[in-house]
Amino acid sequence: MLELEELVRDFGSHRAVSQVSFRVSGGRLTGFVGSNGAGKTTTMRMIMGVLAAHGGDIRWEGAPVTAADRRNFGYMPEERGLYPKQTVLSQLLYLARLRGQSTADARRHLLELLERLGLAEKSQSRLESLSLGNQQRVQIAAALLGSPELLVLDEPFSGLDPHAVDTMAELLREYADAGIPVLFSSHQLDLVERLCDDLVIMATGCVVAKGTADELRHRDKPRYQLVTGAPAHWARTVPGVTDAEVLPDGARVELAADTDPGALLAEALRRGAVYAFTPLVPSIADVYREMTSA
Ligand SMILES: Nc1ncnc2c1ncn2[C@@H]1O[C@H](COP(=O)(O)OP(=O)(O)OP(=O)(O)O)[C@@H](O)[C@H]1O
Repeated sequence: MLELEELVRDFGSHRAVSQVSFRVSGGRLTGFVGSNGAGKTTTMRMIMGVLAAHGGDIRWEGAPVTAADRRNFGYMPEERGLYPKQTVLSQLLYLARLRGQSTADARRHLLELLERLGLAEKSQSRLESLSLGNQQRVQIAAALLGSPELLVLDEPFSGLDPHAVDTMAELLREYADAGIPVLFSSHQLDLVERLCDDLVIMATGCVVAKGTADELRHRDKPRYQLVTGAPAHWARTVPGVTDAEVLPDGARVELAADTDPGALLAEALRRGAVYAFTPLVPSIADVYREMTSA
């Protein structure tokens, strides 16, 4: 497990990361989201030791993270740093050997990985001749070299076509299912919602929400859509109702936390027909907008 505790990073007088704490647990995909400049890349760079932390702790498996630990972390940096003139296979083999793999092992694993990522036919192409999306796939392969014990991926899905997104999502799920903690940043909230076990939301250097997708969606007061066929002004008077938006065919109602919605439904039924009574669960995009709005 990777644990960040009260992590801080300043650039001059600007505090880019402020008291950031969260965990990335084994066997779980953790999505890292936040607006531009929120501090995600800076946090990931501190995890990888590319940037020094100005405060706080980073622990790996319960002990302060070391350079040796970090050599076993797979990292996809924001700045994509491969060599444009080299072929895909030769530079990935080179990187694999740097990570301590024998040439034969590395070649076998790489050919498998390139096949998975739809790059098998491009293995002898120079990186600069590939489309941006394919260059991105090579970067992903580079992060997955060896047997990483943790994956830290800065926007691995950006620039990928829908098929590549699906392949990448499957791959990350496989790594997580094998017990590897996976942290990735993304601005694609629908994807994050579909894929992630845990989420961390950052805004202006701080963590503003974290938890499972379900916890985040249900953290607010429960809301229900009531369809009765007529404006339900009466809903505002039911005990436990904290807000009601009256609609032509009913109302959208907010209840105080831990209120039994049965009282509202019973009152609706006492007054006449009820065509629908549905919980309104916010999407992760709704939660994100609420948490990151100034
Ligand atoms: N090397 C640097 N020197 C000065 N300021 C920096 C540096 N790196 C990052 N920052 C600042 O730190 C803040 C956090 O930036 P960071 O790149 O971590 O955000 P981010 O959440 O990854 O954003 P994005 O989603 O746009 O990639 C920003 O205000 C940025 O301008």
